[in-house]
Amino acid sequence: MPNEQLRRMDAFTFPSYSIDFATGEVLFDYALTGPAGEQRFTEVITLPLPAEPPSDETVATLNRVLEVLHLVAGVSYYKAAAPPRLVLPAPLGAATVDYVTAVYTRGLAEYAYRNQLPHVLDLRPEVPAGTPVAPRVYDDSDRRPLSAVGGGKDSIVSLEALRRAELDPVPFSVNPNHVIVAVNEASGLVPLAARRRIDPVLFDLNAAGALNGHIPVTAINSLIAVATAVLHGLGPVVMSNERSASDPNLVWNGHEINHQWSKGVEAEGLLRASLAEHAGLTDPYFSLLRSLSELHIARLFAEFTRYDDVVTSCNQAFKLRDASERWCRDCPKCRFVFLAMAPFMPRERLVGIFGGDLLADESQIPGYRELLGVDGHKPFECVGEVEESVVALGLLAEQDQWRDAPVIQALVDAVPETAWSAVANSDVFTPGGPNHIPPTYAKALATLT
Ligand SMILES: CC(=O)N[C@H]1[C@@H](OP(=O)(O)OP(=O)(O)OC[C@H]2O[C@@H](n3ccc(=O)[nH]c3=O)[C@H](O)[C@@H]2O)O[C@H](CO)[C@@H](O)[C@@H]1O[C@H](C)C(=O)N[C@@H](C)C(=O)N[C@@H](CCC(=O)O)C(=O)O
Ligand SMILES: Nc1ncnc2c1ncn2[C@@H]1O[C@H](COP(=O)(O)OP(=O)(O)OP(=O)(O)O)[C@@H](O)[C@H]1O
Repeated sequence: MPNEQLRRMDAFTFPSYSIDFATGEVLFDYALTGPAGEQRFTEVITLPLPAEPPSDETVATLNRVLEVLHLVAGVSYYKAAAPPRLVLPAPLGAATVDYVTAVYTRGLAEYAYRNQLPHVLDLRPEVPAGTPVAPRVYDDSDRRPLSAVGGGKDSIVSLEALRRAELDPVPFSVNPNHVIVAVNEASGLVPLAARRRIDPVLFDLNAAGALNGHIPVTAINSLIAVATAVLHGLGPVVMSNERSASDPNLVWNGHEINHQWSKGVEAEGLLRASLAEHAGLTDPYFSLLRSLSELHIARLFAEFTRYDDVVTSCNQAFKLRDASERWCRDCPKCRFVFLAMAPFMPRERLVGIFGGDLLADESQIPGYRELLGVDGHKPFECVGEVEESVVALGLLAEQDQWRDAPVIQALVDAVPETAWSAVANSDVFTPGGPNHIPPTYAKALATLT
């Protein structure tokens, strides 16, 4: 479909979805519609099947979760045209309308900002009149947790906290690549995996110049995880989203633009409310690391050496095409994680994990100046707050192993006096902020911190 036609689409709809219990395959259909015709898409998600066929009650709850996932996974296709109307397929309760609205507005905020599409931030879904049938209440909160694994340091810390507390976690990933497979192998735990296939038509449209940009991928992965937990009779989905994920990168037209919105505490609360209302699930989903800073998590990660040969936080390793093998060593996330881990481990170990020494490489200085708030705004990446970077730099400047590194010397001189005094009494190692961690799990975290 030519791009010009795509730009004239005026509505995004959700024609149907289906699940095949023989294969675990879920088909989600979407349509962009307008005066010049229709562009259809089908996303395929394959859930891992349990040994025993699910009961009718489980199927009913699973369908409720899939209804929400159908709506949320539509963001990838909506963004190809950003039409003014988002037309939902069935009546929904208020909490679920709130969640879906937030996913398409705050979740697409970076995309809206970069493409200069302010209407996306004010999008309001059209919801058919009526009241949805109340779901059966389904409480699995005392069962084994499903722990989402992304291959980086954060989910490793959660997995180890749950293991130490003898909560017997099941690692879970969507489309595990070789990094995630290797992390799971290093853990020695038996994982579950789901597959997700984006409609290849979207890639053709992108190649032809359709609107494109960042989407709230954690919202999609989270709901796939909840669906898997329900299907397997498991307990809560445990995420590893940190405190700083809730902080915006910048404010545009009065709206907060947060690259990590669907990792933030607002998204977590909205998703929990929607799952309670629409699927009857109590305590189905929370982030174990919500109260911790990235720097604190890096310090906890340093206690575990069994993942050194495999841990990879760099997003380049998770691209669908042309992915890097492990750390690319030249992006904001690599720079930040190197800086955050450096104070807490021997230099040789850190260089071994990354395959290079970023603080010995002067070409990294401009990128580090951004992280330290000396230039520009917080990069559109999963990186910690400026305060965390300044605290890490301060710790490194006091260590013999790092003090003379060329990047450290340049950065210590670049950070203004006001920034040093602002972090003098930093709370980066004090857990805080809102969270949804149930008491049993709070104890699990306490075993580490
Ligand atoms: C790996 C990565 O960072 N990808 C972002 C990148 O996409 P790129 O084209 O370089 O590579 P692919 O990921 O292979 O994507 C190919 C196209 O497919 C579209 N797409 C992908 C996944 C999806 O669920 N829906 C899609 O429509 C994508 O738009 C590409 O056209 O740049 C894109 C544009 O900015 C980003 O959207 C890609 O981000 C991925 C969705 C992704 O998985 N990113 C995570 C690593 C990520 O950014 N995580 C955030 C958490 C954000 C959140 O709120 O969930 C983080 O770590 O902070
Ligand atoms: N492919 C995936 N399947 C399931 N969950 C994922 C996947 N990728 C990331 N996640 C989860 O989404 C959340 C955000 O991912 P993120 O990449 O920030 O975390 P991470 O890989 O654990 O650590 P790091 O921040 O060091 O990369 C985490 O809870 C992570 O476990």
